Amino acid sequence: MTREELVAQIAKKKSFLCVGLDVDLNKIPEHLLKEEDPIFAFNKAIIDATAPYCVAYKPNLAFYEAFGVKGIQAFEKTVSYLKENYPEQFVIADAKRGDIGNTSKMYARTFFGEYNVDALTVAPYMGEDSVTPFLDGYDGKWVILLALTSNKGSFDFQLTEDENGERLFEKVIKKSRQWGNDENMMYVVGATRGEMFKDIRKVAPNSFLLVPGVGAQGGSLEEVCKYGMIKDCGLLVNSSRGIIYASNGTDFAEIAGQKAKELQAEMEALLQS
Ligand SMILES: O=c1ccn([C@@H]2O[C@H](COP(=O)(O)O)[C@@H](O)[C@H]2O)c(=O)[nH]1
Repeated sequence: MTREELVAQIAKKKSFLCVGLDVDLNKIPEHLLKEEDPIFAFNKAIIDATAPYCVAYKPNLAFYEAFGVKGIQAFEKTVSYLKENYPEQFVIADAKRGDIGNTSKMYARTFFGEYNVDALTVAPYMGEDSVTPFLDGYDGKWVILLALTSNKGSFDFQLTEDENGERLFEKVIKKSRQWGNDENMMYVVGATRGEMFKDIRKVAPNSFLLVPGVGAQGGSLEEVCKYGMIKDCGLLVNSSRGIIYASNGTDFAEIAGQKAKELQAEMEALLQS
């Protein structure tokens, strides 16, 4: 999907919501455990209920790989279901991949060639040759590079400064802009430190940002928008647990739809202001 197409969806839906599909069999409603594929049954119901209010879905691979072959099959079925029924949705595989070039090439083939997702999260630690295989030859696909994550461990490396006062996340963004551009590379920036978006926008003024950390992690949507929103929005804000586990009764999908609708309404107001 091109940036233009993504921005058109945001304008049409008046939403920049990304619903995280982090399926935990210990948290899904009990009645679904009787299904042949409980993970897919859960995802299908959540997708059908939330699709009018969001522009993206983000299955995190950890929640699928944890169940071996069955989990991977559920992931594949979920992506295919989205592609067939909601082709306008931007599908992000949150897998945080990246390795030597030869190996990254195979990861790229897996996610873009086999699964056909629109975007993949990638760790920048191994540098240029670990990232460019995800960009070369994959038009319309996106790398979403980890920049400033939402967890407290982001202080350990990402927020450390060099002798000139430059922080590692700033270095990562500046350097990676030599490998990709605003049409094929986004950055992960956590919602948990909203005021940091000011600094992010100094080094990535026009980039799209994938923003996890609203909802269960307590990040402020308002602050993210105040400091991070740009002319064409430039934000995809993710919420996973806050939407998909809002109820674990038989009404789980309906309640997830309501939660997504509430976030969409907040986003609509923020887009207007
Ligand atoms: O900095 C990061 C990077 C990735 N994540 C992922 O996003 C979702 C957040 O889930 P919530 O339930 O809304 O907290 C999850 O898949 C994380 O692994 C992140 O939180 N922070």
